[in-house]
Amino acid sequence: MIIAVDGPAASGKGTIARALAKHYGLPYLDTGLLYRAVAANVLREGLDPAIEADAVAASNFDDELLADPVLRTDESGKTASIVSAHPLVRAALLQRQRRFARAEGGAVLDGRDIGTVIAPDADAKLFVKATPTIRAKRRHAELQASGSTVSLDKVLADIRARDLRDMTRSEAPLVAASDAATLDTSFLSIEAALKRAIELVDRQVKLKAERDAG
Ligand SMILES: Nc1ncnc2c1ncn2[C@@H]1O[C@H](COP(=O)(O)OP(=O)(O)O)[C@@H](O)[C@H]1O
Ligand SMILES: Nc1ccn([C@@H]2O[C@H](COP(=O)(O)OP(=O)(O)O)[C@@H](O)[C@H]2O)c(=O)n1
Repeated sequence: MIIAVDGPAASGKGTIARALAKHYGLPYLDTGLLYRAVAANVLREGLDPAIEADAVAASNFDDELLADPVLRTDESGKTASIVSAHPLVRAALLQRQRRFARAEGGAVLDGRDIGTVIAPDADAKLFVKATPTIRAKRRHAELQASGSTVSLDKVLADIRARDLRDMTRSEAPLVAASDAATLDTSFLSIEAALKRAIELVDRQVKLKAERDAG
């Protein structure tokens, strides 16, 4: 079973995708980390994230880098959304994600284009969202807990800028797949959001099984 979870920054998609993976006993891939890894390489090498050739040159990395805490910084997230707009960077990361999705037994992946590009044939698709202000508060709390002194206003401005960049790029923009179920976590606790996510996945899987049975 393949479960695709997409949505904007700090909507709660990672929390839900990780918990779904545990619930259904499936492996999990946070695809945002791949773009963050490219971003971290670009920043470390002093390259320009806006130049496609520079970003492509930074697209080769070992899985080890995915555990580096530098990937979690705001700077990496912002730079990730710049490098991810380049079609050749997306192409460089495509097979890695498809291989993971199609592994025996299935998988849960979260990102921006899982339901639309990486696994359009997924058995269940969720589009997780929340208001920009609520997402900024969540991300701000996370950054504060990791020692950052960035202001809430700055986090909100960054989130809005990132949403705009991710939604308006020509290649694989952030958009809900036409067959995705929307889950608004703005006023749901983590527990309530997960409960709802499981209901939505179970319903989609059941409907698909009925369709496949003819
Ligand atoms: N429904 C929720 N209510 C409150 N906080 C949440 C909820 N879902 C996620 N969070 C918190 O918000 C932050 C961002 O969540 P995360 O799942 O990492 O978002 P994303 O993967 O969409 O960027 C985390 O600190 C997480 O614990
Ligand atoms: N499947 C994906 C995942 C991430 N990304 C890009 O990578 C950036 C960082 O993604 P992320 O999922 O780590 O970010 P958060 O939602 O955790 O803040 C996003 O802003 C997107 O520009 C993408 O283009 N496609």
